[in-house]
Amino acid sequence: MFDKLKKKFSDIFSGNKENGPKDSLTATRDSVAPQKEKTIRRDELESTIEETLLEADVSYDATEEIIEKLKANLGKLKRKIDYPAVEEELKSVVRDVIQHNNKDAVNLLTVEKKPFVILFLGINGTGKTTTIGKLAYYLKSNNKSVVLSASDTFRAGAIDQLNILAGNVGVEIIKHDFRSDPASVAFDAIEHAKARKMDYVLIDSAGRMQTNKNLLDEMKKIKRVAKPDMTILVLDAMIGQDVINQALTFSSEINYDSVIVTKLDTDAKGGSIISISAGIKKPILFVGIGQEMDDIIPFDVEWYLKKIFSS
Ligand SMILES: Nc1nc2c(ncn2[C@@H]2O[C@H](COP(=O)(O)OP(=O)(O)OP(=O)(O)O)[C@@H](O)[C@H]2O)c(=O)[nH]1
Repeated sequence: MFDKLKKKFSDIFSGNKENGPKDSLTATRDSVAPQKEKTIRRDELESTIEETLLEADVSYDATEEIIEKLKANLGKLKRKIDYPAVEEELKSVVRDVIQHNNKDAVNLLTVEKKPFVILFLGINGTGKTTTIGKLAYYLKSNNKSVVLSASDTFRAGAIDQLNILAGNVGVEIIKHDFRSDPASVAFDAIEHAKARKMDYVLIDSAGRMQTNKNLLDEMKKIKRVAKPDMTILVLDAMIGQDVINQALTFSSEINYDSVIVTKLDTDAKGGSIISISAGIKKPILFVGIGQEMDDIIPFDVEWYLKKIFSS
């Protein structure tokens, strides 16, 4: 996960001549024998960082934002500008760019409202249904009671898929027939949870293109009826730049509070988190890191920074 970006940053900031910036940049911390420290060429280093971010699939806009902030921060820096200083500033800028509202992200395990209702949105194949199963597993492992609402009544097989996941995880599920009204399934699931004083209702929804008007109207109806306490958009780390367009089109139609990014385990380049955070400016609540039910972790900015920077 993120190996290429980590390797590249490590090369740059250790002054690795082959992969890092050119010769004039001698790493101060790399010197074995005491040698006269050369002044680093800031412009050259900034271009190398810019190139590295773009190669790691960080979006153009996010890269620009990072480079502009980095230049401004380095310009204000009182201490000597050497590799460790640049690395520290870059890390701080990336932290700033990805922790958009993360401090406001709800800690799911400590919410007081019962049942806490969560609606999941996302287009086909992003991993939405699997993510609902994983989250149910996460909540159940933390001694919470969960009921799933099989409100993807649009795709043949979706109800069965969720039913199997519910069975595997050991949580309840409310389901109606294929093509029935998704909002009424959600309503029943919430009533079921209320009657039994259950902790969470997780509502699946049809994986739809963000451009399909009828399906979006149906989604709005689920939202009106279920009045979810939280709406989560599930995004696939691997679909590159289009993920931002998807997220922005969704937000122009239906408001959502936060996102879950799936398939991070397949992001060898490392830039998806930065692009998504910078592009949509909503908290990332969890990340999916594999296909097993326990392959989900609450997103932690410092965890990500540790994964891409070596120090
Ligand atoms: N490697 C990896 N695969 C994942 C992850 N999350 C989901 N997947 C896989 O992605 C594929 C699609 O997942 P689904 O849950 O069926 O996707 P969906 O968005 O619900 O799609 P529809 O049911 O068609 O709406 C499955 O093969 C999952 O196993 C993840 O974090 N890592």
